[in-house]
Amino acid sequence: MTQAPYPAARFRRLRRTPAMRALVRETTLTVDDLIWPVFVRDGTNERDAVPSMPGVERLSIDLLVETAREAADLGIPAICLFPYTDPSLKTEQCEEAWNPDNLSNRATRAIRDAGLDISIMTDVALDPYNANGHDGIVRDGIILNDESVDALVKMALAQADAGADILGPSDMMDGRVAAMRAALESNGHKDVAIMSYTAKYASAFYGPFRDAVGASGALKGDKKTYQMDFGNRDEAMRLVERDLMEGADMIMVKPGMPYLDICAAVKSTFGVPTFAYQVSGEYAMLMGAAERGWLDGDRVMVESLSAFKRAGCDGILTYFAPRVARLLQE
Ligand SMILES: NCc1[nH]cc(CCC(=O)O)c1CC(=O)O
Repeated sequence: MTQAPYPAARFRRLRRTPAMRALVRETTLTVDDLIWPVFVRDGTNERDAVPSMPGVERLSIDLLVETAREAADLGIPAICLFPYTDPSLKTEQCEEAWNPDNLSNRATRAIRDAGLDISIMTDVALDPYNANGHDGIVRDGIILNDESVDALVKMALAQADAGADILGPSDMMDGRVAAMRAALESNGHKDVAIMSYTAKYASAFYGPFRDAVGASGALKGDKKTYQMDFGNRDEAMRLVERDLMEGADMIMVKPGMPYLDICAAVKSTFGVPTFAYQVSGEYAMLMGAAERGWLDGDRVMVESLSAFKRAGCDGILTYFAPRVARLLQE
């Protein structure tokens, strides 16, 4: 970089007016960058608030379809479905996960049938269906990798059959992307995309989400034997390479804000479609402070989401999606 000394170089020249700043802005947040995670529940015309996530609701399928329509009208390119499963459907073998008529698959079909111009992403992990609350099958206190992968493949195929455009394996079992990709190829779903939760850290920022999907009570222990240690960065790079070699189309880093270094490294090292998940705890933290008047909610929303673009992300999963989409329209 070539740089004249002061006063030949005065950086403030290009910061003087809004127009001048817009002209030289290096990265921009747009509605095209957004994926909106939504929570689905049973019933008709039902909505309930998630207390630890102000402004977020679990919606029954009929209301979810209307919400998806609003999202499509706002230009949001994708929504990501998370089911709140009735506790009576949770078992140790997680059979409900690959039931073609489970809540998530019914919701996918309903949105598909509404003919909306929006992509549907689904979550591939066993935790909503697991009596133990874990993302994999548990035996004698151990989360079994290969047995879990077999279950995840069945789940992925059921989601693809229902009409999902993007599968998001969030389980962190080894070998799941390859197994899912092979199964999709040989079952008539060669165009279904995989956005792998590649660098998913064992994080305390998932707390409000576990409330939202009703998994907090069920979870026995923690997820540290499959989600990543938050001290690790080289491991994330190795996982990205592995998932790409196994057939992932897109890579995700999660959580988001505390892991921007990982986002930047993934993008600059691999140059592949890179996404971050601004998770429930990040949303709760910003919303909680904004509600108390300690932060300006709109401004921290835009600033925090813009940081992902600056770090090199192609998009962000965020509970702020509809709110920021509306703000960007103004
Ligand atoms: N498969 C579980 C899953 N999928 C998405 C999230 C977290 C999302 C959020 O916190 O917003 C989690 C929680 C977990 O791993 O315990």
